[in-house]
Amino acid sequence: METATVVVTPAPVSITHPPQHKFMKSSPARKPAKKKLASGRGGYVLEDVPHLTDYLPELKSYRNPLQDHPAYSVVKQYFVGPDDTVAKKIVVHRSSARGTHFRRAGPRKRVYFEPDEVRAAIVTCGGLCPGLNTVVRELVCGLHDMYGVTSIYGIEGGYKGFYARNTVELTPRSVNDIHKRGGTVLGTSRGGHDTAKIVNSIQDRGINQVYIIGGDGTQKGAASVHEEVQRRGLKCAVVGVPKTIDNDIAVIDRSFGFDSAVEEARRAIDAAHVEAESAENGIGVVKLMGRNSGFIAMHATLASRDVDCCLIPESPFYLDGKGGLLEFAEKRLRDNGHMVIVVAEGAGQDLVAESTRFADTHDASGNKALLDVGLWLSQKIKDHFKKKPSFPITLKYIDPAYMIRAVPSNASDNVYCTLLAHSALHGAMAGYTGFTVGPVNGRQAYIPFYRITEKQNKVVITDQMWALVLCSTNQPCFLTHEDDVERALMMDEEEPHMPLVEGENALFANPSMCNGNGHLCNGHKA
Ligand SMILES: Nc1ncnc2c1ncn2[C@@H]1O[C@H](COP(=O)(O)OP(=O)(O)O)[C@@H](O)[C@H]1O
Ligand SMILES: O=P(O)(O)OC[C@H]1O[C@](O)(COP(=O)(O)O)[C@@H](O)[C@@H]1O
Ligand SMILES: [Mg+2]
Repeated sequence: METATVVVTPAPVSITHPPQHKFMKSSPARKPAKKKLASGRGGYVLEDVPHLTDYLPELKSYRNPLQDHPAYSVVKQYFVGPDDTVAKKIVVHRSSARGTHFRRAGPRKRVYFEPDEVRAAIVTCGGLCPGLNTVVRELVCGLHDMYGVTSIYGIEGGYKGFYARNTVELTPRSVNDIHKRGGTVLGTSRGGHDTAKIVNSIQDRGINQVYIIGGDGTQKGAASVHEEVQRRGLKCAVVGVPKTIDNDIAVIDRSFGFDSAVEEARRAIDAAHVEAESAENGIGVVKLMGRNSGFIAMHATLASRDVDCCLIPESPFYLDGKGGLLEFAEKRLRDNGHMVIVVAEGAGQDLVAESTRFADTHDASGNKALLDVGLWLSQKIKDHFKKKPSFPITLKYIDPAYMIRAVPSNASDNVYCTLLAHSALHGAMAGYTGFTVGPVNGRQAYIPFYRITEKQNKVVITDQMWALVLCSTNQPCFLTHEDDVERALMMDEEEPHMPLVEGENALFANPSMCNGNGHLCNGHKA
């Protein structure tokens, strides 16, 4: 890294603790998380992750046993150098600063644990996701086979398992076949995060590496655990492994299980299409997961090509009147005789709430309970066509959400999970802590917790991908005012959307680019 100066500054956006839920306790009055920054020439910034030696400067390091491993000993480049970093942004202008970088993941020549000293714990938290078992398996096998670690424990049933359950011993033999199964062999849960109790358990059991697999909520919990571990001065690496079927975790390219979920979602869309095609004015409505982020719906729509309308939380829609969904449905049925609507579960929540009288409820982790937009939408469409006796429709509503989440990971996710798990354990062995591991522009990197927890990853509807969806479905864009576009642009504040090549991105940023039907006038319209 070029003439880097290390500065440690308090993070302007520290780990946020939303209103405390009764099942979620954190230690009081913790100092805000620190940013560990290094700068270099040309506007280069390394957002580094904590290291055990930051607060335990006397820690001994050892030669990495992998240097004698047949798979790693021949090619020196397998070991990651201290200056290897991964750029957060790779699409840049000629005059752009080099910008933010993260520490590259992978094995280091020196490690801070002797194999027989390691006592590793693995926990899975939050909702299910294809690939959880693969990550668990690869952590166990990787630690054992590469570093000779023999004390590896599973924490059962999520965070609360740290203090409410016994641990289970994990060995390469006991996890050998688990990657072929959906779910998590360790069990999972929402709520139950009590930082003090969790760290007491870590301390009492002598655990010195914790691998915490879970989504945005889990990573916030992992950040609290890391802060407390550091405050107590424990030699314990706290590593977050990002899991989310919704793909809502910021910074990383995509989360494991997402690919498998999209593949499975496409099967549901296929079924909806078959049903719709076979009936008079057949309509298939498919609800997919996506609490705040519509990635599964967007990708499944693009993968399928049979979808006539894709509704996601990031793009508000409306039913009645000119340019509304019902007008569009009528037109599509007249033109094609059938249609398929894909709706992400978090889409149109404001509309559903307006017409129903449900009180706000939350799950044990404090996540807002969603109203069933699929059921609501299906009813609204039925009601609309009931008023037109000369226009009979047949509507089938498919909700495959839990079937999608429960499948085992597919081939590409299995490879991804393996890389992720290995990157995680190499980082812990090298003494890094307080980080989430994940692919950034195709390279595995160590990302500080605050980066992961400060915001959620959402579909940016001013990006090319959403324009692609609109092109493929030819649905209304539902953006009627410049305000809507402004709001959409604000969602990606950190990376302002400037056209990189003249015309690119700007295509959709201008509401006047929508024609009278709300369709994009982009020359590619079917
Ligand atoms: N802000 C937070 N601070 C500490 N722990 C949290 C926080 N949010 C969620 N958690 C804990 O993380 C775990 C999983 O969170 P949840 O939101 O259910 O799923 P996910 O991690 O998949 O988003 C739960 O045990 C929950 O108590
Ligand atoms: O019914 P559950 O288990 O609470 O899960 C429902 C939620 O879990 C998810 O699949 C994933 O959410 P998390 O990754 O935050 O756990 C959401 O898409 C969905 O809203
Ligand atoms: Mg979540």
